[in-house]
Amino acid sequence: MAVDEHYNEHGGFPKFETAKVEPEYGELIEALRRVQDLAVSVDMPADALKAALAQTQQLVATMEPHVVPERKTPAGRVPRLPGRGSLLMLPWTVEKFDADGVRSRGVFRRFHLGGNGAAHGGTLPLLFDDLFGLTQHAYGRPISRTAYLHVNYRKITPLNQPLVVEGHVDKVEGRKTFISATLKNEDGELIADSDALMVQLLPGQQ
Ligand SMILES: CCCCCCCCCCCCCCCC(=O)SCCNC(=O)CCNC(=O)[C@H](O)C(C)(C)COP(=O)(O)OP(=O)(O)OC[C@H]1O[C@@H](n2cnc3c(N)ncnc32)[C@H](O)[C@@H]1OP(=O)(O)O
Repeated sequence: MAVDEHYNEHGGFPKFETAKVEPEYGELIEALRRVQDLAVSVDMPADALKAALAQTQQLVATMEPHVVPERKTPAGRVPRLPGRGSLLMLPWTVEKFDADGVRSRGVFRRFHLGGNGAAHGGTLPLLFDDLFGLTQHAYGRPISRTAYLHVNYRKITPLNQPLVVEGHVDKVEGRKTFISATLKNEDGELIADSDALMVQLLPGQQ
């Protein structure tokens, strides 16, 4: 594995550590994802709207006392969960994570709808950017920030169909890591591809 000798120099970035969570945590995140799907899908009559509002306000009141700083929440730090347990991330599951590359599988859901049955174009850079962060991490590069990310949209990205995204490091030049990835369907058809430059942070860089 290509572990960099400066691996521990993460600029001002925190070191990521896997979070331990209660068994219900994954179920909560999935229920919240379902709420997101519904929130962009429903057209409710007034009484259902009022009930949903009251229940949501109650949920907010339950959760609000437990807000913690960025590095303390398990969101994004539970690798076994879809999207690592972060609602921001696509609910995809990593199935390969090593220096050769990272592969992740999942679906775009109703929440990710752009128009006419296709995923919103902005959700693909999100998928690729997170994959690139993981890919350079798996390669043993110090944490870096995306300097650019280019996406080629080759085909419409369908909702609710299993897809696979795979990325690998193409080359490293000093602080620069060049990474590319493909998004395919289960028949191996190319839906999109992407390439990005990630630049290693200097000490103290945010
Ligand atoms: C425990 C459970 C599992 C968890 C496991 C998680 C692990 C997972 C890790 C997550 C990791 C997070 C990953 C965050 C990834 C983001 O999402 S970052 C968010 C989006 N990106 C940003 O906000 C970045 C904003 N930009 C910046 O901060 C700065 O521009 C940068 C990128 C740090 C570069 O600035 P700089 O340090 O001043 O670099 P600079 O000296 O200008 O350039 C260095 C080199 O890069 C080149 N370069 C810089 N920008 C560009 C560009 N746009 N185009 C071409 N070349 C460029 C320069 O030409 C230069 O090249 P050389 O002259 O050395 O050949």
